[in-house]
Amino acid sequence: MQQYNAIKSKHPDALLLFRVGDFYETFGEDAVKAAKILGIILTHRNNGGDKTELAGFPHHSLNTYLPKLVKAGQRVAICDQLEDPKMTKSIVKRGVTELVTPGVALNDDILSSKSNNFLCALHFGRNKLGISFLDISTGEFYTAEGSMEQMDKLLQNFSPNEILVSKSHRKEFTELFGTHFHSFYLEDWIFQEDYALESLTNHFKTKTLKGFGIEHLNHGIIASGAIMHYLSETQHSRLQHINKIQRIAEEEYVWMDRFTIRNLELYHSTNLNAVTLLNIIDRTLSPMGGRLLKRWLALPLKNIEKIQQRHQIVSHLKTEEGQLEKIQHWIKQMGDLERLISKLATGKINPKEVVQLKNSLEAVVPIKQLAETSSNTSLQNMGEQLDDCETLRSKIKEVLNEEAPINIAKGNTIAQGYSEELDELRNLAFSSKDYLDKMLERETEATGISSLKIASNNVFGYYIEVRNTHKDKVPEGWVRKQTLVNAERYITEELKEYEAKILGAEERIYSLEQQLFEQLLMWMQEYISPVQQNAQLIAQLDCLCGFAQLAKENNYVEPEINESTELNIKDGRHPVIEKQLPLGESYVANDVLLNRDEQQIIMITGPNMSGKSAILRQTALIVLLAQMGSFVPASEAHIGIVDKIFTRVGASDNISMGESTFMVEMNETASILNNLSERSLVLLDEIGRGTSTYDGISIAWAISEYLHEHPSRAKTLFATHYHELNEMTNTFTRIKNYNVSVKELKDNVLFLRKLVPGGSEHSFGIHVAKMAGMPQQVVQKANKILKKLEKSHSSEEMTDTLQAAQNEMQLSFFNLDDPLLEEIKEEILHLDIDTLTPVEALMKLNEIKRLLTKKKKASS
Ligand SMILES: Nc1ncnc2c1ncn2[C@@H]1O[C@H](COP(=O)(O)OP(=O)(O)OP(=O)(O)O)[C@@H](O)[C@H]1O
Repeated sequence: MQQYNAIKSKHPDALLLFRVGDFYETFGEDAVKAAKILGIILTHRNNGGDKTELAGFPHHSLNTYLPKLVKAGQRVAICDQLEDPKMTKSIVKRGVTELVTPGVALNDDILSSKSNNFLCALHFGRNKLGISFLDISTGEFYTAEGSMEQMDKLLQNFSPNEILVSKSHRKEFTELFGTHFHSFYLEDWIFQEDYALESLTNHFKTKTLKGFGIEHLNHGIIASGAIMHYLSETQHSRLQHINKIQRIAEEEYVWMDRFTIRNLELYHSTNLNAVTLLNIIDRTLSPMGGRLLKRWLALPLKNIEKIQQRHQIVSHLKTEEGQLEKIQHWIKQMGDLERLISKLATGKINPKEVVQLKNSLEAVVPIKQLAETSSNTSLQNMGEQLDDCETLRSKIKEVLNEEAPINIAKGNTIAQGYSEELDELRNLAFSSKDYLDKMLERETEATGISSLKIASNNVFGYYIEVRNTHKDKVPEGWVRKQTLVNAERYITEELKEYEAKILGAEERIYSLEQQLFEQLLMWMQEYISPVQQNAQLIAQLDCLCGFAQLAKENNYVEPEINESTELNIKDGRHPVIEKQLPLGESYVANDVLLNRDEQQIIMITGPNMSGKSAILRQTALIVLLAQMGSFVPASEAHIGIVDKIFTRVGASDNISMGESTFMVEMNETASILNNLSERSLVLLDEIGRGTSTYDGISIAWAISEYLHEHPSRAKTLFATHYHELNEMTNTFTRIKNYNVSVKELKDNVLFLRKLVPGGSEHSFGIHVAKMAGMPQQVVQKANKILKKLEKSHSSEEMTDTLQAAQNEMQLSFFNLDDPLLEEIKEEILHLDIDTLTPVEALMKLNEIKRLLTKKKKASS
């Protein structure tokens, strides 16, 4: 226990797996945690009078249990026996051989193939933050620095599995970024520029960081240094695959803040079962392609030339179907080239994986040839950059057996014919049966014992077995080793010599195989860079093939990207909703035209559920898809390059969310207004809804006016219930009214989903009440009140009361039996609207309002 305590004290923050014989044991609090997470039995043992908790599992189950612990957010220190227990009489030497944490993992069972596993470090500077991301399983290393908002967006994009922060910024970190990340707090001194610079230059073996273009990012460097420190702390020293660090050049990518990323449901959704854009567009076939696609989606391009290059390749592959099919066929054969090469660098690759690496590289050969001979120059370029790694492949082929095992101890790793010594030893081991058969034949003849048997066991080694009936015929020179009930076992001089030779051969085979395998791995280190480059190119090609496939399957067209500031989409569709419509329903495509001169702001009105949000989002998604290099769901799209996309959605109702939500909504909107640019696309969905009608309208009005008057003239789509906003167009020339058309049937509404010019006259809130199951008469009556009120629009109080009544009606869907609600219903039903003067209507409404307040009080 002393040894355990000493080791545990060095890793107080980690769950310590302590190897004892064939088990990994955990003690004390670690045991309680492990038992809970792993569902293993928690026992107790007496430790000098104290009771200690204990939980363990067999050592060979490490690969099953370790991922569970890490996925549950634990940092796990693996403490192994550093010497053979048989060879020592005192306590076996033990030490931590690896510290596995959520952000530093190489184990396939922990990693998910289509996602990166990023470790992040965040440095809080005086007026800026520095950030760094590293995926040790792929070798990708990035850094950036900037404002809290920028860091927040990067965290959202990279979604790291673990974040390192200095201890003194613990509080600040959780206040700014929440508590949902796995975070680990390091000593403050680690976040120092000199130390960071030294760690990085030592690692990259360079004098400065100029070559990486990050030398001016002091805060980013500090964060990256903290990552290097953490790697050494977690016992990761073989890191040759991390051979560059890249600046995240944010100015090259479309800016989307976290609300936008979340709201557009690009790759996460608050609803676990919801389909995201990524789900729809991911047609990649390799793990590295899948990971790159996520990156492309998070960072759409702003450089027209680069975007067009992607479009050209997609277009080429879409028409040259044969070529697409062949390239995809070969990509499918490929393993995770990027992670295999990282395993090589970190010394964690097994023989079977080296063969896999070779096979993956073999698939590169036909892809290279197909790309080089294609008629598309960008594709030809990619082909030329692919390295067929011929020497590497033939070396692996020469050294390794095609069927090499995962575990080298199983034997047969090295190919026949590679080492003469190994072949001889193998001959010796394999010919043993033959040799023993001959010996048996000779001895049977010499002794005249017909039932002799030669065999071996772990305890006594080789022996000759003689049944008791022939005991008297045993020659003198034989030495008895073991007595059984019916037989005796002997050893002879010849057998002893043979045994020494055979056992020696087996041991030698094992060590020779290991030695040759290690030599091969050493030799292969040189190829880390070219293989990494191949992996990146294949990932890109995989994404582009995926886009071509997607365009073919879903009828997407090539967008035209230009320098203008106009957005002109014809027959645009929402890529996700169109795939989810009930059978028989088809998506209604819509045109959207936005520019800075005539139609800068589109005010979209229409009843709930008519499709306003869908139009807003599909416009943003089409722009995003286009700028990440994909074709788009439309019949035509001309896109003046967009540099920022902002989305804000109003809080759904202030009763359930509280006033503070409304403030949040306003703050969020304010941050848009402060960051506008000429190429921004702004989507505002029901902004202002989270307050009373009067305030809501005023705020929505003020925001629209601001956007209209702002010199950026940012293109804006504004979806709203407030038909009052339709009046804005009379004063503000670039605001245009549209509505999502509906057809009013006798007692119902038919959604046509077509965006047509013009405002809409009703707010239709009552239709929703009806859809929510309100009795027919109540709805009719409410309609009448509404009309009356619309005529005497003067009183804001009336509008408010009505709004509250509508809200209440919607709520009533959940609780129709409520007696107070019954009373309100009665009140509405007994109004004789046609005979009331506006003043009487107001009084009646006040009565309703009083009842509503009573109800609100009762329910709170
Ligand atoms: N163009 C369309 N074609 C077919 N179905 C559509 C279309 N647009 C929307 N829908 C369907 O209508 C539903 C409601 O659309 P959406 O959420 O955009 O309405 P909304 O007007 O924004 O409603 P609310 O005001 O309540 O937010 C969608 O989930 C989708 O199923």
